[in-house]
Amino acid sequence: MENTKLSSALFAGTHFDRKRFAADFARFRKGPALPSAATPSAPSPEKKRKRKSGKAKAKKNKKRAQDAAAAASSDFVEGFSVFKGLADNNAELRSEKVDMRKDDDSVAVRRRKEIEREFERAAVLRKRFDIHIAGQNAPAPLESFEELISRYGCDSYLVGNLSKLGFQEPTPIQRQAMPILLSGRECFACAPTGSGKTLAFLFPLLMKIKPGSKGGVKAVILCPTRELAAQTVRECKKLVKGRKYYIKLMTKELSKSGNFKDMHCDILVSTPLRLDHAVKKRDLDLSSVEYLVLDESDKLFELGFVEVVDSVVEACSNPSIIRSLFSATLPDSIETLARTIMHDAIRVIVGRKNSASSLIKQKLIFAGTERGKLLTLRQNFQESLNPPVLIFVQSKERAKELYKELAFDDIRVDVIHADLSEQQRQDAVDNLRAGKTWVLIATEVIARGMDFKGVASVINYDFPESAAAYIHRIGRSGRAGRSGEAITFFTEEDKPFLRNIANVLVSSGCEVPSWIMALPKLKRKKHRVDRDPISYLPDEV
Ligand SMILES: Nc1ncnc2c1ncn2[C@@H]1O[C@H](COP(=O)(O)OP(=O)(O)OP(=O)(O)O)[C@@H](O)[C@H]1O
Repeated sequence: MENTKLSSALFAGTHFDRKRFAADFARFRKGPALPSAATPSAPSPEKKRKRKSGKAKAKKNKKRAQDAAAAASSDFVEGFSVFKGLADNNAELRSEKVDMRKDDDSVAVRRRKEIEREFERAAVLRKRFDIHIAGQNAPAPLESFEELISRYGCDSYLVGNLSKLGFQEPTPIQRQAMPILLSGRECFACAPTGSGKTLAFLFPLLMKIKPGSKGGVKAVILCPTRELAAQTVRECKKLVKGRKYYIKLMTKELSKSGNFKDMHCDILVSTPLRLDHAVKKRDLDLSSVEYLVLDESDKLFELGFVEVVDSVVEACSNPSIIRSLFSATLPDSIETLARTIMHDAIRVIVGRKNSASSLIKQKLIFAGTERGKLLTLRQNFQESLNPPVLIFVQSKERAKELYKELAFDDIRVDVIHADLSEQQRQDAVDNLRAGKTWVLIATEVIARGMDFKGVASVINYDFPESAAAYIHRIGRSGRAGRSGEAITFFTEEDKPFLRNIANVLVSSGCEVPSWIMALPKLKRKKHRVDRDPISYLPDEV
């Protein structure tokens, strides 16, 4: 250092005769020796031949260029710029450098072309799968699940489990969201209902987390309902069959009396309230969490949830945490809010933002009044009842009323709402899945995320309170590539909000009568109507 400063002061602005001062020059030289400037040696024909041979040549010369650059610091290091003139004294050295630069250039050009090709390949894949991204340097989408092994070093047993589960090809959201998370980037992901978002966020976690590692919870997945949390745990366990991951569901008991100090847990799935309770009252430490997923994120950012979610986000205090948000609907306002907690996140949208799955045939039916709705439903079931069917109503009271009515009709019907115990709710879900129940009457508790394979039909008995609620409700059918049907009853009271829902139908290619499209747009996002009772049957029926 001292030498450098000293020499730069000494030689500044001086013409340096490299031959004459060869001995002094050697004293200041730091890197490995170059062929001596005083006695330059011409490159041998053998060396020249080697330099011409393809890739090896480029590599070798690149290395030589680097070595030479280091060695001939006299030419490039500040303070020794005076040596630049010396190159003129050494034509061979100069031509060698030109050669190297050419090679360097061709390496750079090749690299640039490679990058351009990768870029094009990514763009073609995104176009083909209707993937839209926003954000810097998004990694290319996957062409196949095998790329998880070749590009990201995934254990082949995990990919093997995918094929055992019958997953041959990644869905569009999986193609793009998985590489984003695997590259350590945060993401907002918005893709239609039933399009495989669960696997898109679970798989990268499973790849990144060492199973059974000590040192606290490694990943937290927040879901808005217990049913969805339980379903996510089940899906996760299926994916890791054959390996000992600790995957835990935050049950009521665990939240209230868990011994979190001694708990082995790689992945914890919970609703926000239970997790927050465990953090605040049972000292659950979330500071080692590396991945935080907010599933059905727009719901989690709604009033009533957002403060608790905020508190959980704060408890996950690891500075290098990777957060991701997944939903079929992502309103701009929620995205803006969520961005405040994300770092350089990439946004991925599959298809059109906030739209329904195109696999669902949607219909709007005018039923006039509450009595008219019950008549239409009965008529519908008399004509054809193609189970399993889900019927959504707006409150638990109405769910109970409709249950009483349909139980009369010799239909295998069940009901699910927030007044039931955890076990009763789980049984209702399991019975529909097992085919024991044909018709399940539900409130919003199962409107989001629940995966019922083969739900043939969703009936919105009560008009949904928002376009997002509509998209999630009808998304219980038409999942994983299957077709489905959605029927929505409306009455006079629902007419002002009809246009908002009709827009969703139109954007997914369904027909809507022109008079509905001529209705004025409603600015209000929510629609809640006080309705006449469904049933006048006494309680004991
Ligand atoms: N690559 C795949 N190939 C075939 N089926 C898949 C694939 N990935 C997921 N699935 C199946 O698709 C169904 C829907 O997946 P998932 O529940 O993750 O949808 P989602 O996008 O989260 O829907 P929602 O918005 O309603 O929560 C599941 O039954 C799942 O097993």
